Amino acid sequence: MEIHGLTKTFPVRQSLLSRWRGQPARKVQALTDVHLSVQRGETLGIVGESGCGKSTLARTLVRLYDADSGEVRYEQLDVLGLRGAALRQYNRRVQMIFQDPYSSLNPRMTVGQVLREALSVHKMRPPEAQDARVQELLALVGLPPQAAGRLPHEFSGGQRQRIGIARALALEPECLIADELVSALDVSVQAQVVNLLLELQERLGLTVLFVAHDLRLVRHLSHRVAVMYLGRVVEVASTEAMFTQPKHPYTQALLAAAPTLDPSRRTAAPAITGELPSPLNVPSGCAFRTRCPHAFDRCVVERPALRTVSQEGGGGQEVACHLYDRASEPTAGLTASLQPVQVTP
Ligand SMILES: Nc1ncnc2c1ncn2[C@@H]1O[C@H](COP(=O)(O)OP(=O)(O)OP(=O)(O)O)[C@@H](O)[C@H]1O
Repeated sequence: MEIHGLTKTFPVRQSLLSRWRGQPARKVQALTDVHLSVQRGETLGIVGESGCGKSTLARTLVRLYDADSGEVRYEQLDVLGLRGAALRQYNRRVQMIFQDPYSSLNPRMTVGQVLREALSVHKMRPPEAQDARVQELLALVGLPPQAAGRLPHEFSGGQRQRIGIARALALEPECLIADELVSALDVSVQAQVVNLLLELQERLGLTVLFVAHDLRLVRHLSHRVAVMYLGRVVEVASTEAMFTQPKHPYTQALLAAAPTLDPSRRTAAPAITGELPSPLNVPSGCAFRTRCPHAFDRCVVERPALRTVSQEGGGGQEVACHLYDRASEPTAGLTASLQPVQVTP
C-alpha cells in the first residue's frame, strides 16, 4: 500500500453567533500530507500520542472516512476512487479490526451464526461447507469448537477479540488494520492476542497495520514503525532502528517517556514537555517545534518533509526534521544543542 499526501480535516460545528458574525468555519487538521508505504507481508506499527491521527489514518485507509486529498494505492487500485462492488471487494481484502468487537457483534447471534453470516454475505463458502469453515476459523484463533454455539456475552474480552479476528479472517483478507486492538484488555491477555496476531501474520502472510500507543507491543509485533505527531508522519524506520537509533526529537522524547524498569535501558533524551497543541491550531512550520528542545528559526517557517536519512534496515529510516537536512543553517548559538540524542534501548 502506498499513501501519498493524505490529508483529512473534520469540520467543527460553529455556534450560531459565530455563523451570524460570518466567521469562517474551523477545521480539525486530523491528517496532513501523510506519506507512507506498507510492504506486502510486513507489520507496520503506527504510534503517537492520543489525538495524533492514528485512528483517522486507519479509518481513511478502509474508506470509513473520505479523505480531503491525497492518494492511496493498494496493488493497482486507486483506493480513494473505489465505488460500489470494487469498494466492497477492497474492503474484503483490507479489513479493519476494532478495539471493541463486542459493539459490532449482534448479541442475539451465536458465534457460529456470526461467522456463517460473514461467509454468506461475501459468498466465501457455499452453505454446506460453512460449518467446517467455522470450525477451521475457531481453531485458527484458538477458540474451542463449542464456541460456535455460544453468544458473544458468554466470552471474556480477549476471547471476543479472537472472535473479531476470526470474523475478519472469514473473508480471507490480505491486509488487517488493527486499531488499538488490545488496549482495552488486561496486560496478560494483551500478550496472548498480540501473539496470536503475530502467529497469524506469519502463517497466512498477512500485511498488518498495527495502530497502538503501547510502544512495547509495537516493538514486539512490528517490522517497521511509523511515528505520528499532530496528523503528520515524523519518522519511519525499521523497528530495530526506531528503538535503538531514533532520529526525530519527538520519537526520542516518546521513547524516553515510555516506562522501563531496567535502569540500563533508560534514555538520555529529555522527556516530552508542554501540552500537545490543538489540532484546530497546528503550529506553523514544524508542528513539533513548540515542544522541541532543538527548534531553530527555520522550524517556524518551513514544514520539514519526510526524507531518508539512513539506508539501514528494510526501507531505510525517514525523518521529517530540519536537523537532518544538510541545507539547513541553524542559528549559530543553537548549534551545540543540535546533536541528536543517543537513546539506549
Ligand atoms: N469524527 C470526528 N469528528 C471530528 N473530529 C475528529 C473525528 N475523529 C477524530 N477527530 C479529531 O481528529 C484528531 C485525530 O484523532 P484520532 O482519533 O485520529 O487520533 P488518535 O491518534 O487515534 O487518538 P487516540 O489514540 O486517542 O484514539 C483529533 O483531534 C480528534 O479530536
